[in-house]
Amino acid sequence: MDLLSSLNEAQQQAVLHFEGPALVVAGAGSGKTRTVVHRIAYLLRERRVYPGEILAVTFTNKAAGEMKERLEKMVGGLAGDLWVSTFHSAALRILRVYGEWVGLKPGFVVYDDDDQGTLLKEILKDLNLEARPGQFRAVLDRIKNRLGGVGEFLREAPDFVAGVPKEQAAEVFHLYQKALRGQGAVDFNDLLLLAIELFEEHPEILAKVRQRARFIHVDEYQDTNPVQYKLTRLLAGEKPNLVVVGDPDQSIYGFRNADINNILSFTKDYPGAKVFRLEANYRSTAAILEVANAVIEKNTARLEKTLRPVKGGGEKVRLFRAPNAREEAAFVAREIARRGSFGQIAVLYRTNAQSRLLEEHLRRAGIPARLVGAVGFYERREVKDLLAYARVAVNPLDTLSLRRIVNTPPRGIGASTVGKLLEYAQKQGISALEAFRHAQQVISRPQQVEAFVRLVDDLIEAAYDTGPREFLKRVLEETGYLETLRAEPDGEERIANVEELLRAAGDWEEEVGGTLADFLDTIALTASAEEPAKRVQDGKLEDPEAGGDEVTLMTLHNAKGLEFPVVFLVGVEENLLPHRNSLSRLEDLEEERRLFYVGITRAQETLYLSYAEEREVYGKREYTRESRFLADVPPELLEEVSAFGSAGAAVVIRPAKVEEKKPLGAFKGGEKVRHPRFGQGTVVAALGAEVTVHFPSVGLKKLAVQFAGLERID
Ligand SMILES: Nc1ncnc2c1ncn2[C@@H]1O[C@H](COP(=O)(O)OP(=O)(O)OP(=O)(O)O)[C@@H](O)[C@H]1O
Ligand SMILES: [Mg+2]
Repeated sequence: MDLLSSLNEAQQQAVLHFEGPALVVAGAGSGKTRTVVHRIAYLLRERRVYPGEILAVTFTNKAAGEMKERLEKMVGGLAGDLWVSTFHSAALRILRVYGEWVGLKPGFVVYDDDDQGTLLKEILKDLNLEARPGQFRAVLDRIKNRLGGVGEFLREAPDFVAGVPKEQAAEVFHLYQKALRGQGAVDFNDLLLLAIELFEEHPEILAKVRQRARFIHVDEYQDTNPVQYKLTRLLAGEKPNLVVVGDPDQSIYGFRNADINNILSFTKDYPGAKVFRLEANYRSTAAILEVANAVIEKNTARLEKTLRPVKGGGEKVRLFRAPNAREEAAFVAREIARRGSFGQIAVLYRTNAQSRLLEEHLRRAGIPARLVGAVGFYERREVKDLLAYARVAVNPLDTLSLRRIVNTPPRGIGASTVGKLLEYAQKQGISALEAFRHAQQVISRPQQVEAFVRLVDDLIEAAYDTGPREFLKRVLEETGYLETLRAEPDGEERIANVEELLRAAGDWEEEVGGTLADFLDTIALTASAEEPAKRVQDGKLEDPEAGGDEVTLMTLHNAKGLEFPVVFLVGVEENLLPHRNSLSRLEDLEEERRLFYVGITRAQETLYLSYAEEREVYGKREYTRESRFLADVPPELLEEVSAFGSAGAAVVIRPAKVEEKKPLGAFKGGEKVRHPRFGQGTVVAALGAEVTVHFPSVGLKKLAVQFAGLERID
């Protein structure tokens, strides 16, 4: 294939760009990712760049896999040595080689979200703070998604963060880090922070890694956070051959501290950077694109861009108003059944909780579907239990995992015994496993514990020379875990999951290969970044090869970068999209609008929007109304469909405009106002669509006048 002829003029320019920094900034579906792929192929084939000098960073492991696959098709064997990965995978790979330089033990494990939560809860329990794990979690995230660590946090943060006094937060942070390292573990954020530390303290190592990354590409650059920004900068070095691509209108990870300014100020950060703009959208029909453009135009904080459709015409975007969430799900299932070609269809939603009803209705209608996300496969109890055995075998310091398996399956080692042993470990300053070895000195009947230690020792030895599949089988044989599961009410499904894990391990050995420790790394990265898909029909892990004719269910966040011929975007209603937590701040609302834009622009041919007027939220029935974002869409672009789909009479009805509060006129400093949640306050500053109000209840808040629901008090 000629690498250039299948690209438009602007894309070609970007591909031909050779050395120095460059930015490709363009709207959805304009071929940014395609441009990156072609550029890499061009570097290899035409510029004779060595594949071992090219790094491409993508947002998810799935995207990395796809990119690599496409490149293999284009350049064959040359793709072998390419480094295509996410930021986290790249950092882990670096730390596996050089981790000791920043104090990591060779067999360190990566804790996923769930482990992180468990560890944190234990620490909070010791401090009698267990009532608020969520808040502390938020603070930890906040400290760890920034550079400058806890020092900067203490200097810069307000006195209370997420309702927690900052000194207390800092203390918990320290204890958490200590426990983590004590167990030979790192968490997800640590991967990036430690890679940065490594590079800053050991320039000679950075120099080595740079040779492996002479040409760097970053896709979805709009969603990089300061930590990723810094890592990119360090890797790019003094003479950056760095190409980043992105779309500020698709920045949807602000809640994880992604900073849109990274892309907006690229040309300032990298002087002399070339800028390429792509203006043709190849993905969606004109009808879909027009809706997308109408929506995103309403954001105030944005860079104007042109995006015109290559595909003319198309069917109107359909809108279904459901009386309740069940009807909505039933409608989706009916429409999908009518259409067929399930593999071409995606159902997208704002929150994971929405998937359950959809799954149920699809299952009833006999439609095969796979769910990406939700409680991921690797987070299931039985899967975690088995993996905990592997983790202890690879890293005997991992107390969290050790505690998980000590009495799973039950072997007569009670919580109080474990408690005594752990206390002993702490007093003696030894690891938990070491303490278990001294059981005789600590507890009166040590037989069970001793037998357990023998089992663990066997497994530690096995871990050296057994592949993951063999290892897991051995755990099952030696522990009798399957029999325990069989006795449980949902045992069958759990056993199926265990079997699926063995299958996954076998597949991994065939496709990737490596040690048990490598297998655990792969899982840790998949489990936290983007959970694997599970089949809705049988609750099994997706087999990527077989992923043929199934509907895909996923959150809007997970859908980034993807495309599908037919998209159902459900729950387009107030409190979901925009999400209830995003209503009071303009920035948050605009991020929600971008999320809606991302959803719309996933569709190639057909797009359905729907919402429900009634829905159960946390077990309570709630009434709601269509999303304010629907009012941004000119009515002639929508076609309302009846409960029985587009086969019924199609009438074009203007979506009722969101009832807005009477125009308030501009606020003035000093005015007294009332907010539905924060109560009374005083306007401190008013700038256009935004006001800053001081509330005695919560302090200063910046609010969007239009949406905050402020009332003047005379
Ligand atoms: N010049 C082109 N000719 C034909 N098809 C193209 C061209 N450029 C892009 N496409 C196709 O358009 C679709 C969108 O491309 P791509 O996914 O690269 O866009 P993107 O800008 O990365 O989108 P997003 O912002 O959603 O990540 C793909 O199917 C791609 O193959
Ligand atoms: Mg893309």
